[in-house]
Amino acid sequence: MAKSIEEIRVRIDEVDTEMRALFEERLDLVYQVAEYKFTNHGEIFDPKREAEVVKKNTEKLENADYKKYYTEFIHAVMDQSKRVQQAYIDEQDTKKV
Ligand SMILES: O=C(O)C(=O)C[C@]1(C(=O)O)C=C[C@@H](O)C=C1
Repeated sequence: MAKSIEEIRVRIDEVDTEMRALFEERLDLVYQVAEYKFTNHGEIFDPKREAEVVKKNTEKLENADYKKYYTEFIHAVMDQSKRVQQAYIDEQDTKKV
């Protein structure tokens, strides 16, 4: 028998919980990248790296029909990553003045 919507939502909630924890971990790592870039005067936006991230992950998708959706998703994640890095760098610059 097909699952009820409640059962499906229970699993969606579990997936969201995992994704939230992974998102937080990713942003914690992105702060470390921001520290490195601030110290070494690196550019926040690294298009070559972004293209690699998209390529290697889309290639591994089990369902190729999801490629266009995943591509937008991972770009959105990296956009937030750039915002976090910019906020960190702005904060460091403010401290200098
Ligand atoms: O790897 C980097 O250099 C990062 O800044 C991290 C990250 C990402 O979120 O994966 C974010 C921005 C860059 O354009 C590329 C990748």
